[in-house]
Amino acid sequence: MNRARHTVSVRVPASTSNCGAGFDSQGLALSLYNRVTLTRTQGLVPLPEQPVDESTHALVVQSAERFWRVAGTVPVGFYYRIEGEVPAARGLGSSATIIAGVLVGLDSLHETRLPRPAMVKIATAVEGNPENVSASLLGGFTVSRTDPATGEYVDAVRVTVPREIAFVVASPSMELRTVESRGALPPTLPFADAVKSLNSASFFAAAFVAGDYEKLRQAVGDFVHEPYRLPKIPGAGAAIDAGIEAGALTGWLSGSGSSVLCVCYRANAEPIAASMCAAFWRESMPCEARVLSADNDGARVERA
Ligand SMILES: Nc1ncnc2c1ncn2[C@@H]1O[C@H](COP(=O)(O)OP(=O)(O)OP(=O)(O)O)[C@@H](O)[C@H]1O
Ligand SMILES: N[C@@H](CCO)C(=O)O
Repeated sequence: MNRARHTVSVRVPASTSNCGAGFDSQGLALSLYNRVTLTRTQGLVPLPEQPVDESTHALVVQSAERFWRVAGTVPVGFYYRIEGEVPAARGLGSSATIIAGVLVGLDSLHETRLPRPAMVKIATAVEGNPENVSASLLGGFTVSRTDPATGEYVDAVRVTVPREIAFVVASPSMELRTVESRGALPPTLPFADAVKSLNSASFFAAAFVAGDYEKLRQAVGDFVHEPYRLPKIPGAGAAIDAGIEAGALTGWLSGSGSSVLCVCYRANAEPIAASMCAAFWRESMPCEARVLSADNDGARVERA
């Protein structure tokens, strides 16, 4: 770090995850970005440039400490700044953007050239699940494999998603932190629900990897997490239904919520966005809709 760079800025895409029934497995990077800027200091620890809450600081510190351990570099002090468009605690992988930004930023400052899969492994250990961090770091649609015994990231299959496919995200004003939303899930699932979800997740991944987007119309049906989470977000289930009614191919609860997302052909996106937001407003839930594309690049150093 002391040789070359002093400040580095990393642009990191948001992500949707689960994509229906692909719980803790499927992720997709979106054209909505946070920027994480690291500036080296003479000190020994990471310090925020602007006020951040304890959990954000803990994410940065954990990411940095794990990076230094894996990369075998000597820890150094740095200031960090987080800015951008990704709303926090809305199921769009905001925490993953921070983790990915710190890892890519330190990699650039230290000139370690750590391979992206190694970064996804570190980021999964910090985030707890792989699919947001793999989408943010690798770009595109990703299906991540974790070790069933340890939960450690093993690998991912990623595909590029064409621009003709749009992702309409409706984000209600309600914040939902992932730790709380995961706490609402049951400890066990009925066997039949697991079977139905497996069928849906497998079909969805196959259709997406094949680029057979028409088949998405029959693909999504989740029995693992949406039945427990959707009812707690007024208007969310209705917003997905409204998007599909307005012409979307399919839709799902984005990550752990509170945003919902519909997939559609770009030409149909605007009326779908309006219908989805109207469903939230009918439940007196303020809502912001965004028409996005897939980000196929993943986190990128902007200035170094
Ligand atoms: N712009 C930001 N600035 C500072 N901290 C942020 C920012 N965005 C997110 N965070 C941190 O990440 C936390 C939100 O992470 P959480 O995992 O609960 O939601 P998410 O990543 O947005 O959603 P999901 O994991 O369902 O996709 C916030 O409570 C905050 O600590
Ligand atoms: N798979 C995660 C995504 C949010 O980090 C969940 O649904 O809890």
